[in-house]
Amino acid sequence: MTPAPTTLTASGLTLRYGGTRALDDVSLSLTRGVTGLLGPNGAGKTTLLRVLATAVPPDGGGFRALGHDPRTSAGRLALRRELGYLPQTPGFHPDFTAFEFVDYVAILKELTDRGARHREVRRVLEAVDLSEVRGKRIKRLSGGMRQRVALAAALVGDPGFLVLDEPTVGLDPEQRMRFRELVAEAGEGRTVLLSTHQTEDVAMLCHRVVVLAHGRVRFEGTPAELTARAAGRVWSSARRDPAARAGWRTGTGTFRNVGDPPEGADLLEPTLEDGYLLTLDGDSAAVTA
Ligand SMILES: Nc1ncnc2c1ncn2[C@@H]1O[C@H](COP(=O)(O)OP(=O)(O)OP(=O)(O)O)[C@@H](O)[C@H]1O
Repeated sequence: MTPAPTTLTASGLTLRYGGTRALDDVSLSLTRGVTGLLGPNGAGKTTLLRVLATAVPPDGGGFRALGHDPRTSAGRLALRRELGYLPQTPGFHPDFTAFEFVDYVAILKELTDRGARHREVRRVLEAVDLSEVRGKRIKRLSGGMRQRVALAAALVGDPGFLVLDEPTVGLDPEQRMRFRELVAEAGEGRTVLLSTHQTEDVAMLCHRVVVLAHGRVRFEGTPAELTARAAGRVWSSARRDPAARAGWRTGTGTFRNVGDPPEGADLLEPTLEDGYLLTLDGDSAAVTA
């Protein structure tokens, strides 16, 4: 199989907030499909997404996306025209209806012809399954529906590059499943970068994953490769194993440990979460639920 063409290449991205290095020499590449961005709180995920969405310029380094270099004003404009961005806290006006909000975003995206714009708004609301509630005020919608309104807004104009910042936060399992399906659909033929705290989101819908910690890339590869990092390094024990890098009590009362197993340990099949925890190793507090 020929490798998918690269649609975004970032090199040496650096961004400081005062003394904090939110991004520290970040280099990565993306292809079409959904790439997951995992990392603990404060890892720099939102900062990276804001840089790639051209909301804030980096202090150092640069990137090209869909053939555009946002360091030039022409490149920035061209990229913004092909970009859909779902920020961590979408700035809804709660009194807007779903239709009015998406229409407003469509106006900002330069869809000036009213008829064509309204057709586009109906199309994206249909794509996220919200046609029936398009006349409802956003404040009356559930959290899952609001996230879908935000996704619809990001989809206006059929962007080639979609940046989604923790869109599954606060959704119940059913809403999360539905949202994942929509993101998977959106990832067909598009470059999607999805930041999330849920390793399950990555396992279920991403073809690539990037792990960020302390503003640095700790892993870039496929979910299977991240899982494989934990092969032979996950074991079960009756008590918390002090040798484990991380360990937590499972529903059956036994402990699941990751790290370097002792001789004769009862090894378990690794999951993507195990690989993720081992990749962070020391960058985040051990899980001790
Ligand atoms: N506007 C800001 N001013 C000062 N420091 C900031 C600002 N935004 C982010 N930071 C700091 O930069 C670092 C990276 O933050 P960022 O929000 O990008 O992380 P994150 O991975 O998205 O975290 P979370 O998962 O909690 O949303 C953190 O140390 C954060 O405190």
